[in-house]
Amino acid sequence: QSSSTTTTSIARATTTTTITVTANPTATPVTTPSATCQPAFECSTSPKGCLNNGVCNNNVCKCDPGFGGNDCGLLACGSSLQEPSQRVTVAAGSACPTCDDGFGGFNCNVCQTDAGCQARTPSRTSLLGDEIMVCNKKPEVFYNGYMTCGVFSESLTSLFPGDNAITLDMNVVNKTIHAQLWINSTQQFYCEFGNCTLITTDLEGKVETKWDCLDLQCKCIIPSTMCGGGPNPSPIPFQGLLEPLMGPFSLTCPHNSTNCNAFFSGLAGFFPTGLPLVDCNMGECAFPSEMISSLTALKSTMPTGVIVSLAILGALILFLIVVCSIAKRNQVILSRLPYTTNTEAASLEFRNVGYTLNKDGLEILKGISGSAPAGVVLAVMGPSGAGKSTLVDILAGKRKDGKVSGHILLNGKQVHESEIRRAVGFVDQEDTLPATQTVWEAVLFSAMLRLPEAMPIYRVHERVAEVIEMLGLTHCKDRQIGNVTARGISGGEKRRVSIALELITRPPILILDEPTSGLDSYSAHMVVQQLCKLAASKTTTVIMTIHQPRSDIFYMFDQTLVVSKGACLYFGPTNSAADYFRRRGLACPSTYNIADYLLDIAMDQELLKQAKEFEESDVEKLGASSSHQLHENRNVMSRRNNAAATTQGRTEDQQLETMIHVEETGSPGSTLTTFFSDDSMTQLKKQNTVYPTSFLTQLRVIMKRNLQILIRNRSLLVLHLGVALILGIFVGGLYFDVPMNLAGFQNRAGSLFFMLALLGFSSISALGAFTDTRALFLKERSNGYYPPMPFIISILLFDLVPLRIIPAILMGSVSYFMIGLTADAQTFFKFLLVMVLFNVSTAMFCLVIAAGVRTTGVASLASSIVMLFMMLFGGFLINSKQIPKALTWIQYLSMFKYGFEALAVNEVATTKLIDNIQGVAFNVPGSLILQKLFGFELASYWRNVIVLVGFILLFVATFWMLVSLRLKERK
Ligand SMILES: Nc1ncnc2c1ncn2[C@@H]1O[C@H](COP(=O)(O)OP(=O)(O)OP(=O)(O)O)[C@@H](O)[C@H]1O
Repeated sequence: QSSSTTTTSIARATTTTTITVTANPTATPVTTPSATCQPAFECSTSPKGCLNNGVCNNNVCKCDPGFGGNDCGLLACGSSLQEPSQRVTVAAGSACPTCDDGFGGFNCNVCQTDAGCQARTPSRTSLLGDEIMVCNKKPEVFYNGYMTCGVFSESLTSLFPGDNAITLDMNVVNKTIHAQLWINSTQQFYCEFGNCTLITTDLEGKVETKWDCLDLQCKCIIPSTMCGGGPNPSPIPFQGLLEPLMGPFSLTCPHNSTNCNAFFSGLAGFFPTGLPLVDCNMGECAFPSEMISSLTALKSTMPTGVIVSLAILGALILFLIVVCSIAKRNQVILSRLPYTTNTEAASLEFRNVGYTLNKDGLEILKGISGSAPAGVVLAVMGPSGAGKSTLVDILAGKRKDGKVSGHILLNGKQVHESEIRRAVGFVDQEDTLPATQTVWEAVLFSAMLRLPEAMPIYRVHERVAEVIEMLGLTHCKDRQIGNVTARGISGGEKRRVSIALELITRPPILILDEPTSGLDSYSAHMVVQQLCKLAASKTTTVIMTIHQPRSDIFYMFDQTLVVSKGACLYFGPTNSAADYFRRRGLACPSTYNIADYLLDIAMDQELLKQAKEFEESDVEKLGASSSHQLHENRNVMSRRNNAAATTQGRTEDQQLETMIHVEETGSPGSTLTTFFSDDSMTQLKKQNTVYPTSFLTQLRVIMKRNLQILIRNRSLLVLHLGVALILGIFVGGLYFDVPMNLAGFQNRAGSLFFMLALLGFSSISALGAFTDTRALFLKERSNGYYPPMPFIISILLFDLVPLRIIPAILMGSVSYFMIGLTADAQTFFKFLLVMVLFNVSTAMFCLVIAAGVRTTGVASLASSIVMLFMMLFGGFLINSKQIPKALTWIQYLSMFKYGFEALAVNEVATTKLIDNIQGVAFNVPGSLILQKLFGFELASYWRNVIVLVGFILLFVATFWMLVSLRLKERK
């Protein structure tokens, strides 16, 4: 049939029309009714089927534009926009005589002018409605492009002399290329390349479009010269070579030339560098809205974004290098700073200490005076609510909410609060300890941060062992401390660990609030005994509050201060207390423990009245009279310090003189002896620090603890990683392999937004992580372990890296490929970058809330509500252009908006959306939908990335400010 000069196509049904095709170039198509005696061509039963990739539909071949005849074996001229039934076909071996105006190419498919495209009704509509088609002459195809090229290959021409040409029909919708090879206008074979992707790249100004096709199927036209027919059949059996040929195949067309290159991997032996295609004539009628090059988006956004990001990164690295080198220098200086281990106890005197609450003006302490000379043990006793804790808080220099009055003298000197804090070790009433650390690790942590940097590590370990031994904790030193949820050491052991943490530094003054509460009487006795030994060794003065000591414990104290309703009931030597009250008619019954009796007096209105009445009428005024206290002090001083004073060459009288001197003038008695001499202290001040260890050491020690916590408290890590993996699989499964049609577009955008929502809400867990460490930080900061900075860095690293960054990467990687998002390394890594930045920014936001709001319930409610609002204004649930004017500003505060826009632009901007609505096909770039549907800007990827980085920096700075300025212990 193909070799005949006149061919008659016969319709199968009477209602259809057939085209009479003639080889005569001047012939016009003649449409005849179906009335012929020849049997109809039935493509399903014909061994040839439909040629040139025509599709057999109801036994009739549906041909590609450019082909016709009942088996699609003829050239159909006219134009690609012409109705197939109207196309003029010419016989095989002939070229198209003329094409429609504005079209050209071997089979008239290639548009040449815009007018050509506009001359006929387009076969599809523009989503914008009122657009007219133009002729795209660039090799980047947006819908369906056609190309005719010459084939320039010496090996081919030597075998098959003549004019070699190739026609190509490139379809983005079907991801296919249909190609035909012609020698001297006679078709040799045709191929279908499937599973193709089209990429346009700009490599240093060299723009080129490349088709990469995985599948390839070629068919010979029999008999053609190449496939063993015709007058000069090929000596090489090309049919056997061509038909089994497989992909991949690539077609590369630079934009600045008319030459392309076709590379068949299966023919690499023949054409190692590919088959050169020359004088290519490319054309495609398309709507301008379809012609948004994927390259344009990349080109206009990438360089600026990358440059800005690199500049920020560079500045950050430079800043870090400078900070690290300064920190290293400080570490070296501190590691050389001389220190002494012969610390000495200091005296603490307090005069008329009063405390009034700000809110209701309630007077909690009413001018209490007393003193704890160096090396004594002073017990502060009184009933519950008497004001003992308030008093010792003030003596320890703790920040108080109310108004504090009176004077505190350290070694006889009125000094700054910070100096008092330096001299005092404070053990709080409540044990705030790291639950997952062992006793040894907790004490070592305190030692590493609070002993001088220059102290060799073996000395630090010796000291830790010594203190643990001293407090009877050796048996449990390797056990985790535990908390309410995970049982660890006993309450009494915890109390002793709290004492050990302070004792490790051998402070000149150690103040303990209820050190024996929760201890059995034996342990209590042991602890007080150790504290008395410490005081006797003249290294530490001990002040402690105690509720109801056993009588043997009571008599271990050198001095006792009994507080009742915020006033001093008794202050003087412990031994004299019983005598003092006996003289006032309040003799302790013989069966009573004197400590219990003192509490009875302090609590019982009658007894209290009697004691006070007597006091007022008595010449030996007690309590309010500090000269009386000092008189009593003389006795205790002489008793406790006799031996020590003598060794120092000072007589008892000289000591008493000193006390009186202090009382009268308030001038210094002796200087404070801590680890550092005055010279070393000056050096420390020069380094702008009050801490004995450097920033780098603090950071290392805190990070080590956080790592231990993370490893031992695996559930949080496992939960985050597990949830990320499961959610990744869930999202991937839900949106599995989304197509590039309308529904696919919705799913693509939906999956991206849903992933952000998952990350955003999972970052609320940062609240809990911070709340857990908050109390510990408050205590450690207040006790001078470290400043806020190393704590902040460490919490950020240990929260952000394992709980935010890794899960985001995990979830993103799993779902990305399951959903079938753009399989391109650059797009994938840009997707991950946004996922990570978004998750870090939302987690940082939650950390800011956690640092700013004390109540966990309020913090989680605030975070959830803000997160919901951010989601609402994230660009998916409401079009950014449709937000009421008064509320538009809210979207700019939404991290969802920046994250979603960046992800959507990255994923959809370079893809094409191909679908049909009620039979009308359309092909729209994703970028257009992003603009029209979501109001997104195409060139916004890097801008959004920078905004997310900005959010992170802002939150880090706010977090730092809140932690530094607000998170201070207040009692
Ligand atoms: N910031 C404050 N706000 C309200 N009341 C306060 C505050 N500080 C102290 N108080 C009140 O002052 C009184 C003394 O409290 P403090 O804790 O010093 O007593 P305490 O003698 O140590 O008691 P306990 O032995 O039970 O610990 C209590 O009635 C307490 O409620």
